[in-house]
Amino acid sequence: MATETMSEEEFRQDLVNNNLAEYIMDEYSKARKRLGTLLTSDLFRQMRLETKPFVQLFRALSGEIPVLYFTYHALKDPAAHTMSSLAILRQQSNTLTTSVNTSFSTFSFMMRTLDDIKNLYEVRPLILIDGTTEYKPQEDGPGMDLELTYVVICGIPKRIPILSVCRDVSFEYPGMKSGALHDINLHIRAGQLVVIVGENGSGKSTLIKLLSRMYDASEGTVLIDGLPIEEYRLSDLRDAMALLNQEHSIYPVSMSENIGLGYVACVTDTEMIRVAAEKGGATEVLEGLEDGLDTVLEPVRTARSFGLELPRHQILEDILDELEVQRDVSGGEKQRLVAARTFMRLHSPKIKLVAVDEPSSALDPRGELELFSRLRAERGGKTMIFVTHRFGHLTRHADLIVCMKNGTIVESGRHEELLALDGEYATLYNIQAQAFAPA
Ligand SMILES: Nc1ncnc2c1ncn2[C@@H]1O[C@H](COP(=O)(O)OP(=O)(O)OP(=O)(O)O)[C@@H](O)[C@H]1O
Repeated sequence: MATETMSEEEFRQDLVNNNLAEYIMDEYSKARKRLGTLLTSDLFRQMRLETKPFVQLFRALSGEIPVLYFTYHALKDPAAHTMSSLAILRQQSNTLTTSVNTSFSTFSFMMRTLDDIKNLYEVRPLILIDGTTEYKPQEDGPGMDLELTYVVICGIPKRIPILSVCRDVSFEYPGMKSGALHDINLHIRAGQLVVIVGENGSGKSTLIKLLSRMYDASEGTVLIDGLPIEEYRLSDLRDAMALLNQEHSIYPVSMSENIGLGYVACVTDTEMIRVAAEKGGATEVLEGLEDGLDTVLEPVRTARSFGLELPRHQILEDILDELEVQRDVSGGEKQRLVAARTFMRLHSPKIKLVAVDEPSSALDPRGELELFSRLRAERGGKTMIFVTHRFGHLTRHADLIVCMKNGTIVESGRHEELLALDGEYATLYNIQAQAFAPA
């Protein structure tokens, strides 16, 4: 049930980021096999199944109604009814049963189709078409080179953008009146440490989503190591990226798996998981949990009670409470656990891009400083992109700072260069710096 739950919308982003779909499907089918024919749907759904026989009964009887009617009259007046008329009636009844059954299934099929069409229209602009080119950079080679640009390819095989005209990239979310990004032209070189700053809603997260191919640009594209991002196999790209964002999903499985799933190939390597927990600043959180790495923080509830209201039922209620205890940790502690999952992911030699989108909103100042320092320490040759509202720890180390406003890049360069410009970056920086200036 935990793996089934993990296929739900709330975990989508994490499953995509960590390329977990195949693993979850495998685990689910193994568990399903172990369960055999045991029903796993919840009690109330099983009870609802019991109400269906009325419909089935009606469908089964509908063809018999004419025969019953005939029998009633034949009994009253046998001379007026022949065997052949009964045979014809029987045949017609069968036809009627088939028609009733067909119209029931046609109706439910039609409803399902309408639902599918509705879903299709809702998500259509967000559908990603998988590419066919393998993305397999050298494991000890440089990080990912990313360029947001508009490529026009003239009469040359699409894979090789030899003749390219650079214009700008834009993106709009479905149903949004104005675009989230416009006039974007940006080159992030392999191995650079890039920091994206800007006020709320300026498009920072959307930019990361385009760079990591969560969405495709409405106009233009992202070139990865020189090739349009759409050309590459999505699973290869996901394997080469470690993404950490603001949402922190804790999966309904043990803490050990929660961290281990950052790098599926080593999901049972407890030593590696402990190291990742340490780097994510989660060791103390785990020590505070009764069952440590085996703790399931938010288990899927499978035990249920019904009608246990009397005082003498209390003992059963107590047992029920102990079966699946929901434990809570603070927002900051959750962020540390999720950060540990990212450090686990960084054990994979395939990672070429690390994109971190404001993961420290609930962290205390020391937690934030440690998180950023440890992430930087993992840099190697990897390309690293951070989105942040806090300037202190990161911007001074950045090779490139990208400052955004109203969906576009207004300034880019290094810290000192941008301060000298005395524009948007300097304004945002000074607001924070002033708080510490002498009165
Ligand atoms: N899923 C979505 N559907 C529709 N509009 C969206 C969606 N996500 C973001 N937007 C809109 O796109 C614009 C850019 O949002 P984005 O999240 O990229 O900004 P941001 O700079 O990361 O903001 P913040 O600092 O608050 O995290 C905003 O106007 C936002 O309301």
